[in-house]
Amino acid sequence: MGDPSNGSALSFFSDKSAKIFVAGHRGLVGSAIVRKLHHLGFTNLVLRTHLELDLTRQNDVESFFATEKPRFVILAAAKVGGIHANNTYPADFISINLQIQTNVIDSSYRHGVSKLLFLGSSCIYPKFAPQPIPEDALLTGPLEPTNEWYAVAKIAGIKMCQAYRIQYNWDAISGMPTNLYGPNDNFHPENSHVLPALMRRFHEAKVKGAKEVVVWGLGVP
Ligand SMILES: NC(=O)C1=CN([C@@H]2O[C@H](COP(=O)(O)OP(=O)(O)OC[C@H]3O[C@@H](n4cnc5c(N)ncnc54)[C@H](OP(=O)(O)O)[C@@H]3O)[C@@H](O)[C@H]2O)C=CC1
Ligand SMILES: C[C@H]1O[C@H](OP(=O)(O)OP(=O)(O)OC[C@H]2O[C@@H](n3cnc4c(=O)[nH]c(N)nc43)[C@H](O)[C@@H]2O)[C@@H](O)[C@@H](O)C1=O
Repeated sequence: MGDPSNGSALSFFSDKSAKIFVAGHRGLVGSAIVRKLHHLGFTNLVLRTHLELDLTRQNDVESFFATEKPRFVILAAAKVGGIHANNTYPADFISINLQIQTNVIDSSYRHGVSKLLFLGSSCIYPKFAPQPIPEDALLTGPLEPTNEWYAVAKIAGIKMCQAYRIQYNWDAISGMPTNLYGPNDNFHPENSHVLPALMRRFHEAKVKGAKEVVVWGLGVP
């Protein structure tokens, strides 16, 4: 079992040769984090593609951590998509994300990772949370129905990090990005998030000289 209590709490920036596993490094967030870490001078990133390491496979994740023993882990691998994808593939969104995060968080603890960053999402908060959303709004009301499956998985990941801190004094933290966009985003016409979807649709309409652009919904959100 990992025993961080005997190691000094190293500052993340104190050793640029520290081994850092960035899970999901080819995605929108993961690739941006890799660019940033390289820019900051980190020299020892451990990266695995989905094909090389399927994070839903517990035994493979255990073997990876036993072999590589990274000091830090940034978990940016997940089954991700916009409102249509969430609404169409609820089983995938809850099951795959629960498997990925449970495997990575638990193996990270067991193999002595000093600190782990888990990425949740803004949809973990209630549909009608106060705006701007305070953190203590979590679990105070019903979720947005179209992505509650993904949201429940993300809430479980946050709670798992909190539970490992309580029981094992292990340093796991969670970040809640809102809508992101940028290089290596998913621009799939149906399954992408709203920002890349509209970027693509407006771009294509401009190129084609289209008379209109379709935006889903009533425009109220
Ligand atoms: N984009 C956004 O607007 C937001 C994103 N987030 C969070 O940020 C994180 C990253 O999201 P984002 O970068 O947009 O997602 P992407 O889909 O761009 O990247 C996800 C990455 O995870 C990998 N992956 C998926 N499943 C597995 C698996 N079973 N094993 C190994 N790797 C896997 C993908 O590889 P491959 O493509 O080869 O399958 C991909 O590289 C997620 O936790 C997401 O919830 C939170 C809020 C908003
Ligand atoms: C971070 C956040 O990321 C996602 O949340 P989302 O981005 O709000 O979801 P979405 O991008 O699909 O929709 C946003 C709004 O936009 C409207 N909309 C219009 N036209 C298009 C369109 O063409 N595509 C999409 N996707 N949405 C459209 C759409 O009808 C909806 O009202 C979730 O995964 C959620 O889990 C989450 O946490």
